[in-house]
Amino acid sequence: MPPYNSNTSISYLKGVGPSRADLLKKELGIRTFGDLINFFPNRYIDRTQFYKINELQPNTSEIQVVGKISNIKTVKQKRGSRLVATFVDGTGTMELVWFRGVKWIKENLKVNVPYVVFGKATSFNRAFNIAHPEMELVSEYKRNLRSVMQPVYPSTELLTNKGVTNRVIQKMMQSLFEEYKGKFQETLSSSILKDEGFISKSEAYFNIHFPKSQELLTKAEQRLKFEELFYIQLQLIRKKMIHKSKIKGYPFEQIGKYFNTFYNDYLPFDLTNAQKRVLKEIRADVASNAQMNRLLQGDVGSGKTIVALLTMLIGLDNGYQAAIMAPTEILATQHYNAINSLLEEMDVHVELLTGSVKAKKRREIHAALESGELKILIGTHALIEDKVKFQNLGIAIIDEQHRFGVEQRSKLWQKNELPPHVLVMTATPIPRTLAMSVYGDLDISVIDELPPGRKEIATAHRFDSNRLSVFKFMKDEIAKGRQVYVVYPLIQESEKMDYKDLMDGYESIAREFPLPKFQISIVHGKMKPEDKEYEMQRFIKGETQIMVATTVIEVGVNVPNASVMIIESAERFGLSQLHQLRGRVGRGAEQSYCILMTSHKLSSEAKTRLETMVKTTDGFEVADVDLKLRGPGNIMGKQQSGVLNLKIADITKDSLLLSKARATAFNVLQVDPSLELADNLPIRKTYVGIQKNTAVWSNIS
Ligand SMILES: Nc1ncnc2c1ncn2[C@@H]1O[C@H](COP(=O)(O)OP(=O)(O)OP(=O)(O)O)[C@@H](O)[C@H]1O
Repeated sequence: MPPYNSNTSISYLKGVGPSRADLLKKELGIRTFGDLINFFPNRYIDRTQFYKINELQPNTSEIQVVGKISNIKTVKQKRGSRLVATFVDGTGTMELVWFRGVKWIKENLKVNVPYVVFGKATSFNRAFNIAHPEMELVSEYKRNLRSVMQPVYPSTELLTNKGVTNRVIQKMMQSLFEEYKGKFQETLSSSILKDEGFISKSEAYFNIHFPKSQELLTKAEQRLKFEELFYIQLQLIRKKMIHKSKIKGYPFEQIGKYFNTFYNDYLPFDLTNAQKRVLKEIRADVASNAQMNRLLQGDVGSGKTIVALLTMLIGLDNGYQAAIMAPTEILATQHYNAINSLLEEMDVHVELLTGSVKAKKRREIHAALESGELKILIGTHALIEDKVKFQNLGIAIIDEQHRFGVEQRSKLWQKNELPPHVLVMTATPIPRTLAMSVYGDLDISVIDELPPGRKEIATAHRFDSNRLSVFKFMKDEIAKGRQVYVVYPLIQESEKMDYKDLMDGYESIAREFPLPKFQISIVHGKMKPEDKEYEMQRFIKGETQIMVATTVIEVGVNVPNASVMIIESAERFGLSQLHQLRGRVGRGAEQSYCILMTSHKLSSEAKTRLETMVKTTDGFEVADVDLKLRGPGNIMGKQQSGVLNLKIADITKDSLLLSKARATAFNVLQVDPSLELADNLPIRKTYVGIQKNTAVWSNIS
């Protein structure tokens, strides 16, 4: 074999011919030695114990038996056939069964030769069988490198019929280790290894694939997880540093009349300490010569809007325009209304640009924007259309749940000499670990305090059968002058059914809350934007007491007098959605309520979601549970898979290691920001090598 190099094609490995190499590439993404060695087991099983067939109990699960095949037959089925082998060990008989790859397996099985058989035993009529067992000749079993804990590699079960069994992967690892043991390049500096007490790379690789003991396995895992997280953090922090030193931004040097007039004369309340702190962080950013790239996190209702407005006013004070881009038309409209009313007494031209703005108005907006007379533009994706050209966009606020692509964002400032400062606001808190991974290249500000006087929203779970008492509760609240939301799920695939649910619900509410005493608004996705807006406005103005809606109202709607949120079919919503919806109430000084309505049929995950909602109103706590339930990939969407597609670390479980990795990466970059100048540092070679070689690195660059 050639000398070890992580880029060497896997086809050079003993026992891997071109067709298997092809299969490994296609099915498991393994192309090179480096890919193979970094293909980690997802669990380990105890292979020290052997069973006799007559000892098997109906509840024994994974078992290992030594015996011989006495007979093999193919049994025809409705579709295809299955292979059944009779397996005997002197104490009894059991069956080994294959449903896939029958032909290949039949050709390769030997009768009357001792085998070690391993797999999940199931019992049927007191007879035991194993479907798709792992088979190994006893002679081979003895020869093979074996560890107490046998690794199980991901996805191999599905590839059995193609000849890539768990055992095959183990054998490939074995070849690699027999040939190259101890020759794997160290990729962490000796100082990190020493400071953290990590084992060497070679030792870690060996013990992850062939653990000598549980203790060494844990050490191997810690080291490899750390390394994976460390290089991602190194990359993210480095990106941030380069950004800061290279990407120039417009320096907002002064605070002038726009900011001061608003702050001193029209700010409707005192800022919370958290809002003040965040504003300071933003001011420091925009006053520097670098472009701001900041993420603003805050729980629902924590008052992000006012921070966004004050930031924009600093931009205006320095002679620039500002923009807010929101994910939905309703939200954009609401930002527009909120900002317009806050700026009512001031002479600032603000416009709203969404898909439904008429052509004539649109032309006017384009012209005012290019002349610079229009100062603040608020809108949806319509803002990034080519026709929209700012005279000098200085600050862009992006209100979103999921990150827009960089390309999309940069469309906003095509005409600018320099990129504007960017403040990304997230409507849902993101767990710290996730934020560190996904937004690790941004600066992060957190508003971790709610405005004073807010009462905790009382949350309850009720079954549909209790609807009458819920109606009674709604009536009592409405009698006190409050308003109520009733929200129905909307899932694209079953839109028709959801629509029917919404309409049925609306009718039963209309019957229970008749005109003229009660007025009801209804908002859903099938309505024209102007009708939606009309209905929203009626509710906002207090002309209607009940708002029946689909999740279009999910993000950002702000009606402080609404104090009751009823969520229908709550089991169908995700946690962050439930939390967002609940955040639509509790925005005034009144005691607010959220009632989660469900049927009796609940999955255990749905129960956990409901219990979490009832137990806490803290968005960060909710986000943590959500992350555990759904996993990071589902929360952040596909765009982020590069950073989240981890081979061994798990950001939901390894948060301590992640913090450690981030701190270490930060320290390294403080000493050696370019990672290249430091010829005298032992780590330099490693970094340079890593940048070129590892999968982790290429995944995220
Ligand atoms: N410091 C403050 N004191 C009192 N009220 C405040 C303060 N800051 C904001 N508010 C009010 O709190 C409510 C929520 O603020 P805002 O709409 O900005 O929240 P948000 O963080 O954008 O939340 P969401 O993501 O849910 O929209 C608004 O009615 C706003 O006027």
